[in-house]
Amino acid sequence: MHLKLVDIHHSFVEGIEHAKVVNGVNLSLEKGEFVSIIGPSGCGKSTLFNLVAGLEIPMEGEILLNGQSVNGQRGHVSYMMQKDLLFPWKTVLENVLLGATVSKENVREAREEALSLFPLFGLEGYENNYPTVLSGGMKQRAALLRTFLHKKELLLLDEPFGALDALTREKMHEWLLDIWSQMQRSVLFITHSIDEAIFLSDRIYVLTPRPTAVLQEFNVELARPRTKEMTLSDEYLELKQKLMKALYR
Ligand SMILES: Nc1ncnc2c1ncn2[C@@H]1O[C@H](COP(=O)(O)OP(=O)(O)OP(=O)(O)O)[C@@H](O)[C@H]1O
Repeated sequence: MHLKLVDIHHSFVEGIEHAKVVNGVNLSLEKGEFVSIIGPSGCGKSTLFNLVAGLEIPMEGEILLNGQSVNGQRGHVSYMMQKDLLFPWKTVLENVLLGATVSKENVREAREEALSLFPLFGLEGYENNYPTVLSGGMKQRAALLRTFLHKKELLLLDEPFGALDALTREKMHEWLLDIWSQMQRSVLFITHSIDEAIFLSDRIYVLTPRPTAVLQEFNVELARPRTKEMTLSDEYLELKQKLMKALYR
């Protein structure tokens, strides 16, 4: 799996005007990489994900997956949108199976696989409960399980932990990295948190305000597995400072 965005431009029609949102974005993701995208609020991050997922068609540029243009094509990524809510009238199991059901995969097989993953996602025993009984972290893990069950090698995660408290969020980081290393998927991750981006990623793209483009790209040289102690290292703090400079310049 190799994803490449080549000079992507995109606008939305607002009244009779075209409002430019994406202004020549170039970025890439290699197989197995964890790459974060960080940028000012409203700069166009979710729009970029919608373009990669084929929900929007770029006005200019190419989205290449393994060298093939996938502009406007759907079904090649697992996408967890920012407001990826669970349906309150469906059980947790029914909710996580939604993607599999919609795409008409073998339902029984998907069900068995989902059940086998409940412990790993910390949801064991809640299969037949309704989402109202889940904590915030558990709801996000259920939405993530639904995304993982889509089975695409590339995962797009749009601020999956944005609504969680700091402590739950930190626990989710370690948990997500653990899952990611076990499941061998490539992740493109949107966040507003510099710490989250550094802790999770191999690389980080900092975007400019709207109309957005890549301002700067950073490599995260910290070893894996990542530990909380690393967040106090000189390497970590230096990178954090550089990212802050880029973001708040
Ligand atoms: N379908 C649409 N039609 C018109 N304008 C849109 C549409 N989708 C997004 N926009 C506009 O594009 C801009 C970028 O929105 P987008 O959601 O991509 O930003 P974002 O960086 O993900 O924001 P946030 O950080 O707040 O999540 C915003 O000004 C938004 O109003």
